[in-house]
Amino acid sequence: MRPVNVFPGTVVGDYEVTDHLGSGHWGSVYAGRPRRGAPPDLPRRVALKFLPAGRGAPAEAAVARELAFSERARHARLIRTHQVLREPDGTTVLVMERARTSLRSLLDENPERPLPDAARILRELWEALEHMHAEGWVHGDLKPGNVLLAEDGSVRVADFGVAAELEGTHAYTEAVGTQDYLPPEWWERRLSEKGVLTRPATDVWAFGVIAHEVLTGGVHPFAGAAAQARAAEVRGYAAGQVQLRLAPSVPAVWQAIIRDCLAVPYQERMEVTRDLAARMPHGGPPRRRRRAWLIGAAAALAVLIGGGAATAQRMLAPETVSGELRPDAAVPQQYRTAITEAAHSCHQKAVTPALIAAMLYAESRFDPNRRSPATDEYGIAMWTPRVFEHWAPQPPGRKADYLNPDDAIAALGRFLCSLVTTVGYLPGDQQSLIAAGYRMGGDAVREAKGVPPKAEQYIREVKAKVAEYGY
Ligand SMILES: Nc1ncnc2c1ncn2[C@@H]1O[C@H](COP(=O)(O)OP(=O)(O)OP(=O)(O)O)[C@@H](O)[C@H]1O
Repeated sequence: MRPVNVFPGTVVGDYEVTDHLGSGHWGSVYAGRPRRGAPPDLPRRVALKFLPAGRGAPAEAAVARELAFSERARHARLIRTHQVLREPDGTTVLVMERARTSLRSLLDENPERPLPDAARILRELWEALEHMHAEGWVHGDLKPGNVLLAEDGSVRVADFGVAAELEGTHAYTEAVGTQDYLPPEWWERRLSEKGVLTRPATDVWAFGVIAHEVLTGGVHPFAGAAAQARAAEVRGYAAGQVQLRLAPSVPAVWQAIIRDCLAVPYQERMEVTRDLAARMPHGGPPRRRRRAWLIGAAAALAVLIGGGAATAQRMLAPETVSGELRPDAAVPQQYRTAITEAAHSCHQKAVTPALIAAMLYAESRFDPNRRSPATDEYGIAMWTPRVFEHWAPQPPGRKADYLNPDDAIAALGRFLCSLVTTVGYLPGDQQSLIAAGYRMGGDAVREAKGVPPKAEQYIREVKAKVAEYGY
């Protein structure tokens, strides 16, 4: 689309146009400031988005959507529209808060390196999406160019030209989008008179792609020199012909999150990302570097002691990670001692504080009052009272109680410790096997000869938290 030309110095309402910031599908954006003589309480730094009239029905509809959403958008993570002006020639001008930069520019400036502050940026972006979805809207054109960063670096999602209001589970919008961020189902859509069907799952897919880019300095999760080739890979992946290969430098916890956002069936994508906010690591020292350091040190040590490839292999195995709780992990302070003691009282390497904490998260979100009478599970570790009796500790002078967090955590450690011998010999990762044994019972794991399919989602969550909580 041809940019809308507005000359510096042009006055619209109480504002004066300064520089051109960019042009998109539906209009052009300029920097602006209050004109001389304007009321003193106006925002000083604004962006003026010019949406011209008379460019045909799709453009009119886009302007209407952008307006409808902008007028209702009230959230710290969404770009704020201060005012909507209508010019005599029919042009609509949105007076918006002006951001400092966009994720697109940051990625271009930082090629092939994770963005500093990647975790925070992604958390804030997810917050914006969760809010939009909860309010009944789909963004529909999420991409780094539409993720802006305010003066203080915090995220502001912008550009609501394709935003659509949900009618139940889906919405209709314009058949425009940016190839690199479109989910596989988008390519199968047929245009109806209302437009193309879109869903919140479209934004979740785009988030997965953006997360990979932010954590790698712009590397798209699907290979291909051009957007068209990458889109073909996406379709191949959906058809089961292409495997998803994320950059190995992306930390494990993020790998799991990105995989879930890129789930092929859109229903599954929504289901597995329901608690994404809680799974996202909090800033802190970047894990990737810490792990790289650990692995590097292990490899160096292996070479020093002259053990050759086999030793290096062993040193690189998960055992090199102690599984102690990171001081900055989001594990409630009041349970840390009980968690650490429960793990240390078991001589099995697989039973680590990080695993116990991850399981408490997965079971109850650390909520000692969690109850599920339907499944007969209660408390922080969601014990079934009858089973708890078997593993309960014997605290002096009182009877152990499955609702008491200290008792529930100690019993969890004991049960896991025993599961190492009863299911830990099966092929697969020991921590996954014993966590599945706790959730489903040892028999179910032995019958399945591994993690039963029903426990897979649970295990994914536990593993993601183990990586996040532990050293
Ligand atoms: N509030 C704002 N503050 C600062 N820059 C902005 C603001 N809004 C938009 N921009 C910048 O202006 C440019 C054009 O934005 P616009 O929303 O019109 O289109 P786009 O997102 O680039 O493309 P499309 O609409 O085709 O998806 C982008 O580069 C964007 O980063």
